[in-house]
Amino acid sequence: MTDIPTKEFIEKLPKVELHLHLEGSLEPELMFALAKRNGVEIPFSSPDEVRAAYDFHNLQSFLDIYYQGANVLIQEQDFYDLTWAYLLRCQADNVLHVEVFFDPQTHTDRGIAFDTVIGGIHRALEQGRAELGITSQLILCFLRHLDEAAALETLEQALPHRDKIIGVGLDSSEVGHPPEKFQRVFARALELGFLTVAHAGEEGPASNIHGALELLGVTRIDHGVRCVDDADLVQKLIADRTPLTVCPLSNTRLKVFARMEDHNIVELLRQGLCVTINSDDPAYFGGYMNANFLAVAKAHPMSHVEIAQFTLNAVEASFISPAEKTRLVKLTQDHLDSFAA
Ligand code: HPA
Ligand SMILES: [Zn+2]
Repeated sequence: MTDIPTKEFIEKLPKVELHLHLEGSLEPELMFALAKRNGVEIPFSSPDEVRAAYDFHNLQSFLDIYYQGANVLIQEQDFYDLTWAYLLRCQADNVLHVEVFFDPQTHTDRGIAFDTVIGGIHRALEQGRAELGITSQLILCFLRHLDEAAALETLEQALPHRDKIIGVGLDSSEVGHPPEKFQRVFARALELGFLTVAHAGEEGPASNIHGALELLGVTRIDHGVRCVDDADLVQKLIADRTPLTVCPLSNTRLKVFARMEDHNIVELLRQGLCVTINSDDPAYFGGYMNANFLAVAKAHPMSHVEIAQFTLNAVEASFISPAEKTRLVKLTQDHLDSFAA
């Protein structure tokens, strides 16, 4: 068990989430409700049966089920409901700011309009800001198993919504789809003023982290845990304070690490990397932000200062204004002080 003071410290710690796929926050109960509402057939007879199917052996075995789950999302209201449910989980875990991914191609390839997808998501994010005080940014991810032309077309579809999207990212199957495949798409996105991030070094090699930094101009690496295979790269990430948005429960569920005890996140923190804790696809991997923090702290006992450093790193890595960063740092410092007293 994580000891009680640590549990309480984590639960009350202000948090910032930088690596969350909205489609990965689709809980089985909502999946069932939406399937019924939209008359979509799903190959399960109950939410428990859905959960029982979540036994993954690698990234692809997860992605196959994850894309299937997204089929129940049809109407603008469905994307709103999905996003709103996630924001309520954020509120419960004291997550104050989020930068979330969505995968438009998963939906537009099924005939759902881009406007429908982003309309529902944006409406919920605005309500989250107004009613829950949770600030947010939206990042459009390209599916790397699809081709460059499809990504360019998706980027064009996003242009009327330029004001709602802070950046673009790259997700889906990493092995066999290196960053260079999307160099021209990312160059165009940078030209248009989008920030860029990319999944790299999750299942794929450390060279994908290099590629994302050099060829895609990314300001953060999503996952990045395989950086340890290249000592020079680790030194560069430390020197540049390049953020890694690490997802501990995702990594153990997808067998990137066999056990949480084998995870390298705390070692990377202690080496001075700007590592952060995130939930990735919490409905599929067994937990939201607090669960991820607790699982790491249980396997790797840390001081309160070390635990709070994950939030300070996330604030540093976030796409928010300096004034907002100062506010979140102060809240984190106040939390540390209240536990030191
Ligand atoms: O962890 C992930 N990796 C790659 N693609 C994804 N799409 C959702 N989650 C992930
Ligand atoms: Zn991810």
